[in-house]
Amino acid sequence: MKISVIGTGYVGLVTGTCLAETGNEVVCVDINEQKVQKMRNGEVPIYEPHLDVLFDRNIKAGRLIFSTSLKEGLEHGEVIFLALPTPEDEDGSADLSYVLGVAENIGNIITDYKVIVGKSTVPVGTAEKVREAISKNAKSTFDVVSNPEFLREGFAVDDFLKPERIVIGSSSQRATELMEKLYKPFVRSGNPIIVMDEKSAELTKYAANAFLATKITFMNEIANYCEKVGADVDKVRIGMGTDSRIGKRFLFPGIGYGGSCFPKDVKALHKSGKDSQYEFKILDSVIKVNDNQKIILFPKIKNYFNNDLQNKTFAIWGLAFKPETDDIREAPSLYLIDKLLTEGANIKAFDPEAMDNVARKYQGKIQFSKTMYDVLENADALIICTEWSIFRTPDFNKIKYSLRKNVIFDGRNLYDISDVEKEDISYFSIGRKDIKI
Ligand SMILES: NC(=O)C1=CN([C@@H]2O[C@H](COP(=O)(O)OP(=O)(O)OC[C@H]3O[C@@H](n4cnc5c(N)ncnc54)[C@H](O)[C@@H]3O)[C@@H](O)[C@H]2O)C=CC1
Ligand SMILES: O=C(O)[C@H]1O[C@H](OP(=O)(O)OP(=O)(O)OC[C@H]2O[C@@H](n3ccc(=O)[nH]c3=O)[C@H](O)[C@@H]2O)[C@H](O)[C@@H](O)[C@@H]1O
Repeated sequence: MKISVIGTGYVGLVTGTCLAETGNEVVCVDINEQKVQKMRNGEVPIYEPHLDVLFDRNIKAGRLIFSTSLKEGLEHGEVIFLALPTPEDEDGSADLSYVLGVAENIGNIITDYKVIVGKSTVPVGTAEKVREAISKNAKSTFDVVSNPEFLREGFAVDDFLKPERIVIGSSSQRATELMEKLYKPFVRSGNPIIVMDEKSAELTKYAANAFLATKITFMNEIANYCEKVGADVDKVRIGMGTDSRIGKRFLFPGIGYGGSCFPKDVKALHKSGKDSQYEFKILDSVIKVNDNQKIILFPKIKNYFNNDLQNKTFAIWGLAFKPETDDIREAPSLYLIDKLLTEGANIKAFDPEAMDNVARKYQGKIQFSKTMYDVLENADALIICTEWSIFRTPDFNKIKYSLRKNVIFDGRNLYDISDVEKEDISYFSIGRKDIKI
């Protein structure tokens, strides 16, 4: 099939590449000329495990090409995916200007039947708005489908190739059949393609993200309470998670959820509710609890240093909002760094993939190191913000000999309390007892 993808970010590039992998001819369009040039030179512009192999293979096979021209994309594809940003607007709602802006141009360009597929995360009613925007200028027939994406950064290729489900919101049989044909290779294991109306599909996406954010936030509250009463959240988590109705996943407490999606999507659903005179009280709390959780280590750090952080130096392991990505959008690490900088502290940081992005944001205010141990030199304490695998079994002797104070603040509960107790080191984590030497 001939496919075009408009917007070649995390979702668009993975969608385009994986659809090329199953034999489709794909044109990926992006407005960012530098990005398109990079991709034409064979460079993957984001860090996403396993994407490079598929990217390379499909470019060489001539099934994956890149363009800055919307016209070229629209002329090529029978199915046109819109994988455009829907960032948070000032009032918390989803900014639809990218999606509707492109939709308005589609009508002017298309001359034969197209299926326009919304992959972006959008509020209920957006498919209808896209349809209206295209109709203003359309000279040919088209259908609009809502096909929300559930991939996770860091596992994007795997999630796309083996999705647990595919949701298709469509009121057109012709469009639905085309989408089912396109996705058939991805559901050979028996996972379902779920067809529904557009509005329900749009809401399914927000409901899934908001539910997961709520699950994490609930555990963060349980963790905070564990600290008050001397319980251990790791034990509570395992005790709860073995109940299959609860499940083991997404119960890990920490310094809050971040990323390009949960924070904005929870706020957007909350705001959509308000616009329809419905108050999502749970989401209101989730937003507030998570805002506080992002800086939950700060009072522990301040307390340890007797309220004086002036000229103290903190080494940070992990900057990305989660492991296996270079994405720092809404990363909890940044909120903690800002608090520490405001108190006059110095920051040194190490992250396997996200240092360039953070360096661009802080413009010289933070020092970076090439290795996880170099960053500890002349630092007073170590703070862990992201659970990259390489941090999981560190050489505690190296940590102790490098730091000025033998202390770790762990925002991701990377180590077993019983293991750290064998080391001569102070250790503060989330929802578990403090180790003070
Ligand atoms: N990042 C993720 O893991 C997931 C994101 N989503 C949703 O997918 C949508 C896209 O997200 P990301 O891929 O993360 O965004 P992104 O910001 O990584 O990529 C968006 C791309 O669109 C391009 N673009 C902007 N305006 C354009 C235009 N007029 N024409 C062509 N290209 C244009 C940008 O240059 C950028 O490369 C959002 O609605 C997001 O909520 C959904 C599931 C997962
Ligand atoms: O709409 C989206 O963009 C995507 O948002 C999330 O994916 P992603 O943001 O890539 O990352 P997650 O693995 O879900 O983690 C999100 C945040 O929650 C935090 N988290 C996750 C799990 C957990 O147990 N505890 C916890 O604090 C992570 O550290 C991270 O900051 C969803 O998992 C995807 O299904 C969805 O498609």
